[in-house]
Amino acid sequence: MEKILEVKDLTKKFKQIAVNHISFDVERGNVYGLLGPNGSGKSTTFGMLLSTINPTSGSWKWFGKEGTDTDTLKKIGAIIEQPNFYPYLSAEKNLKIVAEIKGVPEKRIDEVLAVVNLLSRKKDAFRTYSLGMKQRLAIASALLANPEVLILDEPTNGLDPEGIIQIREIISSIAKSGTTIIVASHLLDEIEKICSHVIVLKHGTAIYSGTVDGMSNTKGFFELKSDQLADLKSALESFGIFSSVKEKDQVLIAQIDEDISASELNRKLFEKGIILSLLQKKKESLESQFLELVKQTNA
Ligand SMILES: Nc1ncnc2c1ncn2[C@@H]1O[C@H](COP(=O)(O)OP(=O)(O)OP(=O)(O)O)[C@@H](O)[C@H]1O
Repeated sequence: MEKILEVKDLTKKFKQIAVNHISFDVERGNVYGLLGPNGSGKSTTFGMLLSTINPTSGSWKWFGKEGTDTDTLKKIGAIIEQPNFYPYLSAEKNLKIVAEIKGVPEKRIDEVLAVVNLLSRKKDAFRTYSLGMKQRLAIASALLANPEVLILDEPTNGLDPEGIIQIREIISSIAKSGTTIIVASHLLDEIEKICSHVIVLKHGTAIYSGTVDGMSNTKGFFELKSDQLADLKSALESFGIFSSVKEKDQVLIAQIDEDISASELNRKLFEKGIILSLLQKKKESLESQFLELVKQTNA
């Protein structure tokens, strides 16, 4: 897979360290999350990669080229701060101004408004827009020049649940069209729902970088229930594919050591004469994996 961004040992020191020797790669076509609590260095990282903040040390390459020059910036669509649209102008007129500045043909305006579901409201003044619509217009504006990468800093901040879902769906549809996306968020749930990869920042240090699925070594667990609970427990233990089998409130929790599908496990238990009333394969939420990681790093 083609690397479109390679970050090496990137560091920013204000009075104290804001970003501490972080390294990560971004491959084309994936959705990356920069996850960390407030003040963990997400915006500072974006600032350096977009050339608005001078790094203290470290380096990066966009599209194989050192640093961030104006040609590179043309390939990046970014929403770092609330963009300034003219309140009394319509969405369409606001985008016309941006299109002119960026040298983008006007026909592109309707295309990007369609992506963010604002086509039917394009004649309405920006000031009449809800916060979610304003944010969607900002995404449309960032998409105008057909960027190869879209960078979004906390895109759902302050939105209501419906607005959050709309932004998530839009991010997914943009990603499906092949645009690489890097999104910063302090919300674990957000990252889990939209990202394939994650870089977890804690006090400016990347404590994890990799796939969302790979964040934890655990292969997940099964929850199982049966009227024959004791038989079920001994059968599960006899298979030798679970690292532990524990009972909690009449439900058995079997931690998976060797991967097996739910249907295969059901078949194996049925062959032993055990009928299940519950069978569910689960993975710990990203939240518990995240907390586990933070705990390990503190240790
Ligand atoms: N211009 C600046 N001068 C001094 N310190 C700064 C400056 N910008 C950021 N910092 C500090 O750097 C650290 C990282 O801030 P940053 O804004 O990058 O974090 P963040 O993860 O984006 O958090 P948030 O979501 O709250 O913006 C914080 O301690 C912040 O106070």
